[in-house]
Amino acid sequence: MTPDVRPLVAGNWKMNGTRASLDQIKAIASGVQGPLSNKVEALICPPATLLYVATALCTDSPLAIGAQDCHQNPEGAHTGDISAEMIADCFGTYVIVGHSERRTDHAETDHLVRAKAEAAAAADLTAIVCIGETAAERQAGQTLDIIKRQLSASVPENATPETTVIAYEPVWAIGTGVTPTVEDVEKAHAFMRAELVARFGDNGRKFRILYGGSVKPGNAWELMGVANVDGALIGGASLKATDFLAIYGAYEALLS
Ligand SMILES: O=C(CO)COP(=O)(O)O
Repeated sequence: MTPDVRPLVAGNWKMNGTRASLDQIKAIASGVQGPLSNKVEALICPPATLLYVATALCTDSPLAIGAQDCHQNPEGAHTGDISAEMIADCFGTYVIVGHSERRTDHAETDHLVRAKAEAAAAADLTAIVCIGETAAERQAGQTLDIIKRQLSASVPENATPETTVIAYEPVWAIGTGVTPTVEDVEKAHAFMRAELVARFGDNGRKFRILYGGSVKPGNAWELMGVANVDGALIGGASLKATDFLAIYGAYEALLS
């Protein structure tokens, strides 16, 4: 974690979840399984079909709701896409951009990801900009080069710690149950922090840098305690309120 930075524990439901899954959001928002504290921010990004109902369930809760992608334009002839304005109109406050699954499935480039992050800021959303190397890039010893390139090209020039969160998700750790060592996470996050400070000055110290990739209740403790890890972006383990809250609780306990 980073001094004076409020951590963010975020769930990315990906293409999972029907109306029945709203019970999980209700359980987190209601606090019956453990209240959310203001020390650590909690966020769930359900599929777009559930966005509006999800925010309606959270009106009296600190649980934030966000989307998983947005188009770079505010409106227009883009069948199947949703804009950052539409997410804000549904009372969403965050949007994930540049997830590796979108970079792969939809051939999203750093340039496009940056445009999406800019669109998010224009709609008063916070963009969670995802970066991370593939297994092949890691094996070729290119991890820090890839991080440097994606960070520099995907994060907007006028990004601030309020408009932008960084999520480091090594592609080979997503959905595999395999995570980098604590030393590797520490090295990658220290590198990103230094890059952010070099580019944004003192503000660079305040950006939240999340770790994502096979975060589970069982490994949250060791991952969340690493320097410059300011929260988590959780896939599979965010689908169940109990798992999500166990990870959230690990972070909260570290701050107590
Ligand atoms: O891609 C992820 C979150 O965006 C991570 O997914 P898993 O937690 O399922 O590995």
